[in-house]
Amino acid sequence: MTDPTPSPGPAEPVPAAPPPDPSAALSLRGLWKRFGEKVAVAGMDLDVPTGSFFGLVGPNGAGKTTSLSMATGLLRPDFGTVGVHGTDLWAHPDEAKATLGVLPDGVRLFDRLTGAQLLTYAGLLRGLDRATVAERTEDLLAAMDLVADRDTFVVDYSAGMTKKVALASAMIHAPRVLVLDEPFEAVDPVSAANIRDILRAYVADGGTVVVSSHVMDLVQRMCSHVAIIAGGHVLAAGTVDAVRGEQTLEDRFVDLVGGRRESEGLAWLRSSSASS
Ligand SMILES: Nc1ncnc2c1ncn2[C@@H]1O[C@H](COP(=O)(O)OP(=O)(O)OP(=O)(O)O)[C@@H](O)[C@H]1O
Repeated sequence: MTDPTPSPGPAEPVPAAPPPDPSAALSLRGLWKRFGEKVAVAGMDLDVPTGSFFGLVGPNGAGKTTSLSMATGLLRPDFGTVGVHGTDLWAHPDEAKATLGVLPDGVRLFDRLTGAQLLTYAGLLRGLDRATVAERTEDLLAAMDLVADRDTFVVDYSAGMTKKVALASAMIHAPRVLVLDEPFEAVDPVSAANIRDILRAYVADGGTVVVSSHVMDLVQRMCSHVAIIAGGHVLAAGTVDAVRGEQTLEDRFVDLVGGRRESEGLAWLRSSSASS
């Protein structure tokens, strides 16, 4: 009897992807992910150069979170490979994950711990000794402007404070690569500037940062490299200057992705506001 379940892979044969680049911090090859009928990531190849500050941008539903989840060991690809500094993530997950710090989308934290306890827990879980954990916990609380709330339960943190403590948890083991899904969402401008400074210094010291963001201006100013993705594909990737050319990144993004609507829509909304 044949299996009635359709295969979750590509509908048509695809050319074999080139091997992963071992010199890249992250090297994605032929990544596919399908949820039922929905193909979220459709054969993605992407190299994140070591020491780059890499922005991943794309419209809602482009496949950013799905591809970052597969690139960090949170979601198993249907097909494809992920190299982390040359280590095959899905073949050697412990080795590869030890070098990764991850801020996932919609992160669920152990929120019945205080901020200080959560960082301590994250550090011990990563195998650091107690003295190192204590020192780094203090440094991170100060860097994220959370010292005054160190003994507040995370469940009582605001959205921005939660984001900051999650980011600190991702950094406590000094990973070689930081993968951050929307790290600045809900974070106040002063904290965002502090976090940007921390990330820039980390990259200057040889670390690699991958951020997904919808804020083109921020990506253009902050990142050295960018990939524009839509429909689960990479539309353009390279240095920010090479990708945007003579345009702003935002204009280049809109040109590539399309989807601008003429503004005649929702006429009922305008007439309703005029008549009230
Ligand atoms: N668990 C899931 N089950 C079903 N469909 C999913 C699931 N996760 C993602 N999808 C679908 O896959 C596509 C890609 O989603 P994904 O979250 O990766 O996009 P994104 O680029 O991160 O979007 P956004 O910018 O809105 O956060 C979307 O169409 C989404 O509906």
